[in-house]
Amino acid sequence: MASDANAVVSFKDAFKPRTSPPPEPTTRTAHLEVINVTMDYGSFRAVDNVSFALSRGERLALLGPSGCGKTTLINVIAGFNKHAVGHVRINGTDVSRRPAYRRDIGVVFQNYALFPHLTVEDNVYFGLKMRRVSKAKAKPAIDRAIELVRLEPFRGRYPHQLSGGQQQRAAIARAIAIEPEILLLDEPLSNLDAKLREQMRTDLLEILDELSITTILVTHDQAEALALADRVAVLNAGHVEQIARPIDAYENPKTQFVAGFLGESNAFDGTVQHRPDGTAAIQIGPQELTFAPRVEMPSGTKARVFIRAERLRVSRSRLATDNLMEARLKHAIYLGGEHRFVLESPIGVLMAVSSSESDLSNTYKTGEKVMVGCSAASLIVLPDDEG
Ligand SMILES: Nc1ncnc2c1ncn2[C@@H]1O[C@H](COP(=O)(O)OP(=O)(O)OP(=O)(O)O)[C@@H](O)[C@H]1O
Repeated sequence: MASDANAVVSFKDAFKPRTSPPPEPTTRTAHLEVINVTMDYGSFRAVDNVSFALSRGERLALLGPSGCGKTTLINVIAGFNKHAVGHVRINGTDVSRRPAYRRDIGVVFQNYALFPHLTVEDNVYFGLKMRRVSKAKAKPAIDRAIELVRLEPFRGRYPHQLSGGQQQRAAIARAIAIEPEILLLDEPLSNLDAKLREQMRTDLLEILDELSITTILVTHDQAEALALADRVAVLNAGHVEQIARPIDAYENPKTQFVAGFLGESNAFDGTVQHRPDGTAAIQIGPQELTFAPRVEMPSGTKARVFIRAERLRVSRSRLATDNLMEARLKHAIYLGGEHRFVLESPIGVLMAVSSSESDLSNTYKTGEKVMVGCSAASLIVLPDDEG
């Protein structure tokens, strides 16, 4: 945000709707840079040497299991953790030594942290008031922020008079009213029930598209990350395992952790074998599964294969696919839009999901024999870490 109060009136021009996702940054075009950030709580390392850069308008989701350091990392970026090591740059300027209120970062906290004694309008005005902008001067920015999140009818209400979704929108309006360079959203939808959550996901996407603001979103919900972000950073025990476009992280995970964390997979340990005919297989007990190697692994490499539940095909008759196995149906669970199968196969218990019309119109019986298979290309085989 510009430091001079008059600039606030230009709020209408501060954000432009996004037309397409911005390209990934180069060193020269980076808007936000996080460089070798490490944060310890006593002897516990919560964030371990994290680096990444975002271009202007880019949206990154920090995704990972509970306790992996997501909140700690955005608190460091926001300036709430003074003891962090490393650098945060915005537009090429190192802001690491600046206090939170001088970083031009808007934050939406997990619990929204709205001031209970202030109306929506005054909550939204809060950041500008702190910057000594008079309410009259701030009015256009307040109006625009409230309009963006569609809370005009509720501007005079107090937080306790709002629904969860409305509180969430008020928190977003408060964060963007200061025209921040960067928006940080910590688990923005986690306080909402499942149905509202899905609706708010679409609303949030629209708001973020409208703003076209550089955003980091913390979530442990994959669907949220995949739906809202241009790229995802998968965190594990404080470090970034992979940062990639959602489709690349899902289809081409670089580590066993990412492969197991994203999506719903069946995982088995085995040994890689290269056959004389040039194809590759992974031996799991008595069974060999053919796969298309994505990384170089000599014969004898200990590896783990990930078989995505939705890539398995189940049929009563023979299927034209690789890796065909006979299996016994332990459970067939009909969920309306999809059929879930739990199968006993020669490599172990498999979970398969099908939304194909033929499977949905079929009734399967527990104990019946079926065929299960998956293409060689769909298997993700990644070597075990050495040591
Ligand atoms: N103030 C603190 N003192 C000591 N340890 C802390 C403190 N805050 C967080 N931690 C620890 O640091 C690790 C990372 O916590 P953090 O809240 O960043 O994780 P997270 O990925 O955001 O988790 P969640 O998804 O559950 O919110 C956790 O193991 C947590 O117990």
